[in-house]
Amino acid sequence: MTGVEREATRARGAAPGFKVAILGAAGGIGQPLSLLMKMSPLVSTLHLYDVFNTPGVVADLSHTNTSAVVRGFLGNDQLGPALDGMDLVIIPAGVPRKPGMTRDDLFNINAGIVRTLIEGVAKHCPRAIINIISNPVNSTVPIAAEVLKKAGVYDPKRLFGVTTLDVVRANTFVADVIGVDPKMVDVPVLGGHAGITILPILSQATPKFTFTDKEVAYLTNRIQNGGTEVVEAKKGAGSATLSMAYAAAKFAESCLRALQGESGIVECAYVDCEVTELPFFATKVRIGRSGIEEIYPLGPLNAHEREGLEKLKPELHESIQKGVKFVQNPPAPKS
Ligand SMILES: NC(=O)c1ccc[n+]([C@@H]2O[C@H](COP(=O)([O-])OP(=O)(O)OC[C@H]3O[C@@H](n4cnc5c(N)ncnc54)[C@H](O)[C@@H]3O)[C@@H](O)[C@H]2O)c1
Ligand SMILES: O=C(O)C[C@H](O)C(=O)O
Repeated sequence: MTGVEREATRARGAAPGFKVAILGAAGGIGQPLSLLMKMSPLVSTLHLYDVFNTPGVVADLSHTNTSAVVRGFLGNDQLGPALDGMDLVIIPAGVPRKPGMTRDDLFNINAGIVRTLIEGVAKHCPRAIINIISNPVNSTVPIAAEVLKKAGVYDPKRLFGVTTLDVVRANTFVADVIGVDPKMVDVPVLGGHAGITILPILSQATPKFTFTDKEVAYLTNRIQNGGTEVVEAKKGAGSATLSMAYAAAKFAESCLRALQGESGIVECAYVDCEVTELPFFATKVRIGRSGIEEIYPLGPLNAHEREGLEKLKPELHESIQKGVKFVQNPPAPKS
């Protein structure tokens, strides 16, 4: 049997599992995320797409003796084959922040990248579950929704903005304060994914703990500025990549377990919902075989959290509108 035949046999069904594409797979998040997905027993086929260096990443990753078959796709001409038949598409493509920048400063470059990639998803795998990582998430998810609507294939149950890193950070920082293993902690983080739109709900944290006002102020500030903490520590060399790959793999794994039929999978994610008057909001969702099966209300908030909620709404509204307008009234091309 030739190598190609052997690969075809494995891809055909020797390893049962899902087909997953990572768009932006050669980047700082994309590479460790590709490794983590290659290690997942739930993945049978892993497609790595980027505009740069995918052959190198695939050559490297394909030597790992896990059962997923990995294939590389380079440049826009190969976007279609990269997406054909995928069950889950994870998108970390786009530029990261440098010190002094906000996530919204990435809009001008990343909005167009996400639009093009989602046009590909609409055409080649419109039923796939989509996990968007590219910033500004508060705007790129509405962009994706508008592109899918334009193509007539929008299913809000299948589109997720990945905010898992906010939950991962919240769990870690809270565990440090209360002195337990971070694995035991679960803190819902609602709202969006930028500065004050990141709303940790410490009053709903498990295990139950009574935080002092000083601890609430410290934790809220650290969780809201966790991304900036990493951007500043990296001094111009990018933003969070390893913790993001960990968070993205955790979220993707939840989506795949749900697709496989496992029940009771609940995650926070930035989704199309009506838990507030805003059209998108990060909240707890239950994921099942067809995507989101239940959207949970925000739950009881204390006075401090209610104040944070009201404060974040204008900024989140503006970011959502900016994304929607980018697709509905695209800026004129520069001559
Ligand atoms: N949601 C979150 O919590 C979260 C966390 C961390 C980073 N991010 C965001 O993720 C994005 C990626 O960050 P990174 O550190 O991996 O950046 P990076 O620059 O290291 O990697 C980005 C990759 O995207 C690729 N790319 C660029 N244009 C593309 C296109 N049109 N099609 C396919 N691939 C393309 C690049 O070639 C590169 O390999 C940034 O926007 C960053 O802000 C989000
Ligand atoms: O902070 C960033 O720019 C990247 C990401 O959104 C993060 O939260 O780490």
